[in-house]
Amino acid sequence: MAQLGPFILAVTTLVLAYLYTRLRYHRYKQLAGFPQLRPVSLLWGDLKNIHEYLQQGPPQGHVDLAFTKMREKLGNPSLFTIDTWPMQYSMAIICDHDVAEQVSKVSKTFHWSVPKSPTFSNLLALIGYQSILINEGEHWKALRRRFNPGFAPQHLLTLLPLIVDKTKFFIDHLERLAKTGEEFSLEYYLTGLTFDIIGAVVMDVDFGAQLDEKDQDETLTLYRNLMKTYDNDTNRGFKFYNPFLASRRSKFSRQLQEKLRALVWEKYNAERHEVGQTKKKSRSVLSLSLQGLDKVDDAIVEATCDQLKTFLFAGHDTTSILLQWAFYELSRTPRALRAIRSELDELFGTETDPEVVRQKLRSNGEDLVGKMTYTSAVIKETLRLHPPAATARYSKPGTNFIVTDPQTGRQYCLDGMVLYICQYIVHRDGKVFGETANEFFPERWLGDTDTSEATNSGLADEANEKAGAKDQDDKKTPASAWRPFERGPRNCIGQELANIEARVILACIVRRFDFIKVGLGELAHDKDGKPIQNDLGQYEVKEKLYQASCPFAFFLASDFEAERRNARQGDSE
Ligand code: HEM
Repeated sequence: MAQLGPFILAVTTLVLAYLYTRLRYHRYKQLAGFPQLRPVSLLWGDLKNIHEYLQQGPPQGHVDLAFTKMREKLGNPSLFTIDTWPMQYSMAIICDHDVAEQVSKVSKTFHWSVPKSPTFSNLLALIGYQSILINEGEHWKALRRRFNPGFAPQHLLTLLPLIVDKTKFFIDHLERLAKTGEEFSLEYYLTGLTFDIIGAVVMDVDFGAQLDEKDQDETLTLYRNLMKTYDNDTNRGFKFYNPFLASRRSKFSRQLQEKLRALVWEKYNAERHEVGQTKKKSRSVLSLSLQGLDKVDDAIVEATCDQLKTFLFAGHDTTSILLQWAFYELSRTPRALRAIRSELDELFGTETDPEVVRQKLRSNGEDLVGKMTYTSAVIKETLRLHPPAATARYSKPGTNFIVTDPQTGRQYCLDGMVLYICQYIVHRDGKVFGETANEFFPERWLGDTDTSEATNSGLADEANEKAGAKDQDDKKTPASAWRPFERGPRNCIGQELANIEARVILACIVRRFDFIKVGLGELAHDKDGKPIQNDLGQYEVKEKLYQASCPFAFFLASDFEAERRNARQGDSE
């Protein structure tokens, strides 16, 4: 026994020496060629640096704001690294649209662009292992093919009456609030509206999300309960395992799954009885999941539930955030408000009664929506300044995934790092957007309001290349510099729906109501009580409104690929 002491000591010394050498190598050799803040602490890596930049504020600001400052400190490189290993994967923060494009496009190594990052694992309770958002390869491709018809532009136009009808509830709420003059949370009402739309599009269900809570659909209540367990998860620090939260999350996740399971079976049985009938088939995500299947079993039902949860998750908050920012930016940019109102007057007539607008959209929506050029520019500019989502990718060690920095011509191997395309920085690049890069200036998009899926998937570029067309007309912003829906094959499947929703809602609302922001971001007034306008025609604010921390951006990672594989095996058994 006494001889064991020196042995244990020797082993411990060896292990510590190994860890020390590995850490030193990682900290000071592996990432040595990358732009990175210095000094990097041997023990903490960049954790202290991140903490310091987050502390600089603003309070609860999105981590993108800290990344912007870090990049400035580094002289605005195309990308830089953050070393949080071994707490989390090291990260490459991608700040240039050209490098972002190299990550999101198809390559010889990655047929469907660089795979998604394992950091999505924290969302599993919300979206499930089989989710289209995190799956890869042929499995993902088959899902995308299945759901594409539900998001084809011609089909989406048939949803116009539905969107218009759901907007009626929102208008009624605003009418009531305008009468009483009370302060309210725009987020609350807009999210109700986007939930109502997504419920119908995803599973032909009326959530009643804009009714009193007691009258809302139970699926929605369960989903909201589950979402609430993420409320305190921010991207601003590391979270420690909280068994109470985990147990609550898993309880709500189970309850929701049970509810969705029943709904899927119900739909399946209903559609079986409709076989042979000439009734027009629904193109909801739920219907598309079941179409063409001879037999449905438990595994298929589970997989379908995961897609339903994913579409609910991806399709409500994003559009709501877009609209909140659009109303805010319009409220402080009188020039833009006048221009959008005048376009709507021309298209809908000067009668601003939302009922008239709704009727016109119901009867002639396709034509009208296509002509809303300035409105589209407002949407495009809002998404440029305030992108509500993002992507994180991961190339496994040993893959040899290399990008070229367009500024310096240097090549970087990005294996083993989480690649975060920081849209916030890419979209505010002065080299692309000039002196007004940080300003709300919809006019920059006039003549270039295209936000179509073909352009964002990169298919339009390919077609141009094949036709020998010149890549970009000199005056046009490069397509890859605007990427709120991300680009390449994994771009957002719901982008055309979001665009149509936003256009309809803006058309019904902007001429009828004036929004006044209270609290952070409210207008500054001169001594006569008038708002102060700056040189760019925007009202000055007392304190700048900023993007707050987003609960879904970064999380401690776990490798969920094995679990995903298991789930799929179960699927095929
Ligand atoms: C303004 C609104 C929206 C924005 C800014 C947005 C943004 C994005 C982004 C950036 C991605 C790529 C995520 C990644 O690479 O990890 C994405 C993917 C996705 N989005 Fe959206 N989205 C919006 C609305 C919607 C809507 C309305 C739906 C559903 C109806 C939706 C469904 C999806 C799905 C299912 C994916 C995964 C696609 C795939 O991997 O094939 N999104 N979205």
